Amino acid sequence: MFLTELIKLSEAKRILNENQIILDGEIIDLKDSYLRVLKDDIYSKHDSPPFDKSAMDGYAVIAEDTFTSSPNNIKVLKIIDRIGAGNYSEKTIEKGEAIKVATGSPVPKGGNAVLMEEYTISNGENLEIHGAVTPSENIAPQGEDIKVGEKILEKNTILRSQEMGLIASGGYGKAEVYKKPLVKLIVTGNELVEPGSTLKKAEVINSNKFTITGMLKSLGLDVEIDHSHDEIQELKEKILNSTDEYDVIITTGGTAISKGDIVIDVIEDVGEVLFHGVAIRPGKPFGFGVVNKTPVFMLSGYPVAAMGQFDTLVREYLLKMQNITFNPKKHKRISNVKIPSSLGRTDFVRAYSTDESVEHALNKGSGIIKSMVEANSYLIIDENKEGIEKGETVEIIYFELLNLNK
Ligand SMILES: Nc1nc2c(c(=O)[nH]1)N[C@H]1C(S)=C(S)[C@@H](COP(=O)(O)OP(=O)(O)OC[C@H]3O[C@@H](n4cnc5c(N)ncnc54)[C@H](O)[C@@H]3O)O[C@H]1N2
Ligand code: MOO
Repeated sequence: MFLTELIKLSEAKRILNENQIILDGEIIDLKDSYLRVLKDDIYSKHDSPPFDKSAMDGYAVIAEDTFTSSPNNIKVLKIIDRIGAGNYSEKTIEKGEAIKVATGSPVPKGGNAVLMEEYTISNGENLEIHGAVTPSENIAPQGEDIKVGEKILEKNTILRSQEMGLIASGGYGKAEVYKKPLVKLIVTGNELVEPGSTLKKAEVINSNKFTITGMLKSLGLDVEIDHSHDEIQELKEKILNSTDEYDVIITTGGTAISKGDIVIDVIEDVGEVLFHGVAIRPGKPFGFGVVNKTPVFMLSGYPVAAMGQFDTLVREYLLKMQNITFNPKKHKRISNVKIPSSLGRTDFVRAYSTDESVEHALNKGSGIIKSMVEANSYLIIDENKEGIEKGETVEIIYFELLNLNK
């Protein structure tokens, strides 16, 4: 299949969108919910804190009993009970009395403030106080954080650590979230070997396995990795054996046009190729197809092209499977470099950007993985532009903003 007709990036996105699958929900343990996406709104089952809670170690008192007390005017209260966090007192504080409390203890009946321990000296049952508190001081009132019945999270929220804690405080040990796509990565190429082996002539280290795995991990996704030789029958079987079990198949390699580049033809044979070849750089030979209703993303073998294709076309689709609309923030910067580009093609130039400007463009070959380490951003050149002049304002996206757990 020749790569003579390229579709525009917007057209590629439109076709992906038309073939977008959104997964069902599932109920999972809250501890496993990091970076998962809520399927429904969540309403709190409890007030939090569930009772008026002491915010300090000290003594629950009637604030009015402490007024005017100071180091020069020490007053004496009677300690009638002592409790820690997790305990409560049956007693009621009357005028002139105090109950020792810990941070987190329920404030005993009758008390309306907590005097910090530092302002007291206890002497048996007597409590000398040399400080004053106002009513409600050092008390976290019931429901201060969340109220019973309150909507604490909206559906489609991506769960981070703080949301996990909020859901727990609302009384839930489980969460209903979108299923996350199970991804099968099939790296193709006869020349590929694992790192660590002594390289024989014409062998190439399989780095895509690691870059693509890392990109999936940054979205909280797990991946099953396989390798196929450039053998039509082997690849066909691997694809067909994956469509039942996996929600998405990603391949790398074999997207160009030479003899060993079989991936596109194999997908055409066992399913349908919806497009092959997009007017983007890097990553022009990107292909997308469907086999037994399973979407197949065909990335290039070149490591930088594969990463670029993932960034421009795959990530958005995978997130939308969990109903997340993801728009990484673009920043405006002054370009301190002149960069050529061709009309009709959208370029994602590897760039090193500071808070003000783009300092370097790493417009190197798509095999130069080091350029992705040296760059920190993509500078985007629109298809309607022919190059960027020095001093021009451009748009960039920082790599780290492409990760969900940024
Ligand atoms: N005549 C043409 N040749 C090429 C075209 C074209 O339009 N006409 N497009 C070029 C572009 S652009 C790209 S991008 C590449 C895409 O190539 P393939 O997807 O077919 O990739 P391979 O040929 O399998 O490999 C390319 C290169 O990358 C190395 N490789 C492959 N897999 C891995 C891996 N898992 N880890 C690390 N490196 C890998 C491979 O050894 C090759 O060196 O095609 C251009 N050619
Ligand atoms: O798309 Mo290729 O990445 O330009 O080398």
